[in-house]
Amino acid sequence: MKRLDTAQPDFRAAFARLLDDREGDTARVDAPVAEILAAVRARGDEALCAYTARFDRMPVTPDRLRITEAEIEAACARVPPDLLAALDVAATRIEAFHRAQMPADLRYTDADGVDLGMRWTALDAVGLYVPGGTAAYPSSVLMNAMPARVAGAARLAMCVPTPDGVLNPLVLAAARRAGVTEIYRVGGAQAVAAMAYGTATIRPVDRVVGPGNAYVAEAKRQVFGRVGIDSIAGPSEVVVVADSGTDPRIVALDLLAQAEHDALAQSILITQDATLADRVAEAVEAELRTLPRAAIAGASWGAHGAIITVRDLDEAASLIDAIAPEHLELLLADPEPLFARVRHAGAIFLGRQCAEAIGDYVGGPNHVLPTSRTARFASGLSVFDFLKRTTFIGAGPDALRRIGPAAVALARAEGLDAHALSVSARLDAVARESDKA
Ligand SMILES: NC(=O)c1ccc[n+]([C@@H]2O[C@H](COP(=O)([O-])OP(=O)(O)OC[C@H]3O[C@@H](n4cnc5c(N)ncnc54)[C@H](O)[C@@H]3O)[C@@H](O)[C@H]2O)c1
Ligand SMILES: N[C@H](CO)Cc1c[nH]c[nH+]1
Ligand SMILES: [Zn+2]
Repeated sequence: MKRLDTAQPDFRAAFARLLDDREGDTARVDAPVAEILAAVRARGDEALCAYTARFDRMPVTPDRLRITEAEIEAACARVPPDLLAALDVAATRIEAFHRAQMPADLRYTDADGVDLGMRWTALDAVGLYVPGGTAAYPSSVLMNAMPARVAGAARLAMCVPTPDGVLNPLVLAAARRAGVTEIYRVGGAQAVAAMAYGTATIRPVDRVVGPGNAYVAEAKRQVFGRVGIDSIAGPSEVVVVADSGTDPRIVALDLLAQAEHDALAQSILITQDATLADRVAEAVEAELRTLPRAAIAGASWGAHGAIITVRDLDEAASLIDAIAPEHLELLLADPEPLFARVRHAGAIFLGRQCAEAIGDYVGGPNHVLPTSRTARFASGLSVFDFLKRTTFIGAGPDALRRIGPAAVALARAEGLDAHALSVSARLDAVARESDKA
């Protein structure tokens, strides 16, 4: 963990190193991924089965790629009722928030008499990638599937690898709660290829979403254009801003909650209180002595964690905007003044009681959020990822007379004569009609 203070002479350089310290860790997998995509495109199910046997150590025939209704039912029956109830709380709240996001269509007639508008329609088919093994988060199944459902996507296909044939039953329970029943036991770049190009068993989709390892992320990059994709998820991040009234252990636990995701995760505390900074550093070490995932959390905190002491909230706000964190917690007596100033963050958690983990599971907004400073230009997953806009224009004779001549002039200036004629011929016809009348 690094200790920084905005008053130190080399602060800017130290802060820049902190922002960069996770770059360059991604393995180059573009060539093997291109080979897998080409093989699935050419050989379909046969290649899917071969890669599944090789990478997930699970021999499978094409007729067994899809997880059956009976298997889904059997898995759900193994989930304890209290967990099913918790899943239901989460799903209900996620659905309600995403329903509130749904945009309205637009239609009006402007001063020139032109009928104008914009209509939202859902994607036909969406592919949801769920990472396999112990990395699978049932909560992420809900976060990816619920907005697609709420947006009105007609078909939702899910791919999840089952290494050695094993799958967390709660993943299937989450899928069923989100209304996803088309589920395939296939993972990695081959799953992304199947969803993008289609095979005899898996029909192609229009957009592939969901997190995954470097192979999955690279496959999404390579199929982009053929299908849409969501953003490429990087390792998790949190910035916690705390004041002297905040319990140091609570701050430490929130920093570790992010650190335990991944050794590349980054947890940063910003505070004006140097004493709180010391106590939080001690509390993190104390918690690491008992935390089950201490190996991951300790590695993340040791290599990428930081505590930054600032003079005032102005400094805090400008550092936060420079970091553009995935998550921002304002553990302050009054979070509103800083909340009003910050512009770049994936999701903001207001007040000392609101743990980021509330947002991971049951808050309602999506936990699939922009990482690696992309919150400067990107947003978390939402219904907008599963909707597209179509604009429309209607112009009768009066409207054409008013705006048509400008179109003719611009078309001629661009040397596009058919464009110009397609409008001027209509203008001539309108003129003839009005002469007749
Ligand atoms: N941001 C989030 O919300 C979130 C949630 C869960 C997991 N994750 C991330 O997802 C990732 C999960 O990784 P994972 O590997 O456990 O599961 P995964 O499902 O992403 O990848 C497993 C697949 O990788 C492929 N693969 C493995 N080795 C390969 C090789 N040598 N060549 C070609 N393909 C190979 C296999 O096809 C295998 O099925 C982690 O990086 C984790 O941090 C992110
Ligand atoms: N914090 C993670 C990235 O936003 C999401 C998650 C899933 N489960 C627990 N946490
Ligand atoms: Zn989390």
